[in-house]
Amino acid sequence: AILPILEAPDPRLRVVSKPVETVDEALRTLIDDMFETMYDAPGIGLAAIQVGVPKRVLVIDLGDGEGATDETPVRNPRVFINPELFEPSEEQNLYNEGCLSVPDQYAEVERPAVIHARWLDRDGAKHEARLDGLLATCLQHEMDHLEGILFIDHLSRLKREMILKKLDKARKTRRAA
Ligand SMILES: O=C(O)C[C@@H](Cc1ccccc1)C(=O)SCC(=O)c1ccccc1
Ligand SMILES: [Zn+2]
Repeated sequence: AILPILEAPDPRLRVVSKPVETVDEALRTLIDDMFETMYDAPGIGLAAIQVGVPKRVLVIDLGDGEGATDETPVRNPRVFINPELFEPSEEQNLYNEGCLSVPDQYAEVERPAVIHARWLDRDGAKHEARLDGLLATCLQHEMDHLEGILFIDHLSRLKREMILKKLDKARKTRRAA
């Protein structure tokens, strides 16, 4: 099912999500709904808290599947349950990030270029890898969501307040329509 995505400044986006206890059918249904919601948005990542579920699970699909090109992205769905990040590189990457909970607003965010990640997949199997590129950027953006952090929190107060004001204006015009 396509689920409603919470939008800033909704306080529910600010809670810290709790670890998943058991990887069961109910969780796999939530994961499938998260993918359907993300593809519909469209987006390249989604954390459960963004659809109102404070569980430490997130999905990513960079469209970089086997043989993908920019013209024809190929689905490459990735599931991260109870993800942990460590050993971030000194080297940083700058990326013009967006967020499905901060619609139509983009800003440059600096994050470590390479990170070490440990997580469970949709079958509960353990994985560990060093990740880089857009996957590292996206995973760190989603991990922030699990801590109740939005990408605008990494910006200057001025930029953050400008973006929140634009969101408020867009919401008012949407409601008026
Ligand atoms: O809010 C989210 O977590 C989704 C967000 C993920 C993300 C984007 C860019 C950098 C880091 C994390 C998005 O997917 S915003 C939409 C977006 O970037 C996009 C949409 C369609 C095609 C390609 C990208
Ligand atoms: Zn986001």
